[in-house]
Amino acid sequence: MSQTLSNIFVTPAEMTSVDKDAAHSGIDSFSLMRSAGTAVSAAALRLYPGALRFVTLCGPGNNGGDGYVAAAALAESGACVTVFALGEPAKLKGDAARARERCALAPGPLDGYEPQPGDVVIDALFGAGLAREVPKQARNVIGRVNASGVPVVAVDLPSGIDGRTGEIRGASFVAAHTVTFMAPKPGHLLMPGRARCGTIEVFDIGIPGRFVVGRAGDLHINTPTLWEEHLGALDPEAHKYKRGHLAVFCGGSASTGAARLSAAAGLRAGAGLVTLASPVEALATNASHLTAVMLKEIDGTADLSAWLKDKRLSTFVLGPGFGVGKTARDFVLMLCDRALVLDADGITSFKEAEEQLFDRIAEEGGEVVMTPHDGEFGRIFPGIAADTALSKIEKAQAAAKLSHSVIVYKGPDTVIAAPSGRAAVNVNAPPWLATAGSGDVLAGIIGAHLAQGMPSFEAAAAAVWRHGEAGVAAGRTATAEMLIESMPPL
Ligand SMILES: NC(=O)C1=CN([C@@H]2O[C@H](COP(=O)(O)OP(=O)(O)OC[C@H]3O[C@@H](n4cnc5c(N)ncnc54)[C@H](OP(=O)(O)O)[C@@H]3O)[C@@H](O)[C@H]2O)[C@@H](O)CC1
Ligand SMILES: [K+]
Repeated sequence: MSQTLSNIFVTPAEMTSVDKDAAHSGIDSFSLMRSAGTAVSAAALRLYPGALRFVTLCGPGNNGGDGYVAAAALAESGACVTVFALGEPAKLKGDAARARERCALAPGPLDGYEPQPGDVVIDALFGAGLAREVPKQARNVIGRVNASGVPVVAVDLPSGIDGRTGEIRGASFVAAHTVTFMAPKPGHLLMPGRARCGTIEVFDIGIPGRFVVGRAGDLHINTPTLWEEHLGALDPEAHKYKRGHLAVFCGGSASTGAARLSAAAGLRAGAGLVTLASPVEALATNASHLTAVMLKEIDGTADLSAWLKDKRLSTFVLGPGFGVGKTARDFVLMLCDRALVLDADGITSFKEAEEQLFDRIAEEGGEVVMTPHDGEFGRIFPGIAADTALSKIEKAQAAAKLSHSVIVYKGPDTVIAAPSGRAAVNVNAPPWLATAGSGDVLAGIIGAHLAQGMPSFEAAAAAVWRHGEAGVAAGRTATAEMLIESMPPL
């Protein structure tokens, strides 16, 4: 896929390199700051025409510099503007010092700001350069502003949000709107940062796109642009055998619903044939519930081994309602040469036996997609989960590399990562998607895409997106069955 600015995002470190490239090419960095600050003032004027006063809070770096530009532009528009500064404004350097000199408003000390009704805060304390927990003075003003409910327009990021991880460094503003520059950063997409940005505006301050694309890693927002070139595999006109055969494993008679949800989702998502592989004890229950999905008795490794002689059986889902234990491990280790979605109990079964699984995937070379939520991620990747320095994206990338599989690290900010380091963050999932059985449905959709021949990263990313769209279409009262019914065609 060709890289375009429309769906990539960059880390703060990559953005610093972009800035340097722009400077080396002769672009004047102060003109970039002027564009940035002017865009912020324009957004504030557009969003808050009735503001009684714009209060600009300026920090000690270039984020503060943007704030001084914005304050001057707001004052020029005739608005009432007050500036408060963190630290000694006389100590500002470079472009920020220049912006401060060109702003006729004298800043007061940050401590002096008490929010008033009618205020709109322009938050320019810290942006990409936040390097540690916010200082006490900033924490206090953040607390007062958040408690007052006055709207906040954040420059680049709500101050206190770590641009690399989305974590809150001590305290952060809760912005109504965030204006960032050239491309979003992980902090805009990962929770809890995402929930504190409000609406996000990505403003082009005039750095040529080639510099951004040139420094961008393989990080993407999960939109159809990322995978639509592989949709040819999902031709609804194709013969049912051509559209692939998906097999979903079912557990014991007490927990058959989860696997049936996966199977139904797989059929709806376009798999040509779907078979539920069931132990003897659950056959009768399953038979009484299934119509279009076929049923096959698989009661142990001997049955499975005989079935797998049919190499047309290419794609499997194992985990939903399967039960944790040796049977799951034995089955999974036999499936590592196929396309396999490993979910729920299938993942948990490898707690403290994960190396055996990862080695087998490496040896057999199958296309494995694992779909852990936080708890499951911690069970199978304990070392990575415990590393608090890593962002959710970095954790998913490390897990994909270690396990030789595609990782779908689920949550409100699901991350999809491949062993190559390619990663995508999903942004279309409504909060109510976290309903019982929702994960089973997702596993089935991924399985259907794999069965139809999509490569594993794209199959998973497209499934996560489609699952989110199904959630939006199903509405707030969505059940897992409604998600299946509401799933849009691709
Ligand atoms: N191309 C672009 O995108 C453009 C970006 N632009 C803008 O530049 C912004 C990035 O600027 P930046 O690098 O100067 O970082 P910024 O966020 O101002 O903070 C650094 C300052 O804060 C300090 N500091 C840090 N943490 C601290 C803490 N916890 N507690 C106390 N102090 C702390 C740190 O001090 P130090 O760590 O060095 O001691 C330093 O003084 C970016 O967000 C965007 O708004 C535009 O102007 C145009 C082009
Ligand atoms: K900020």
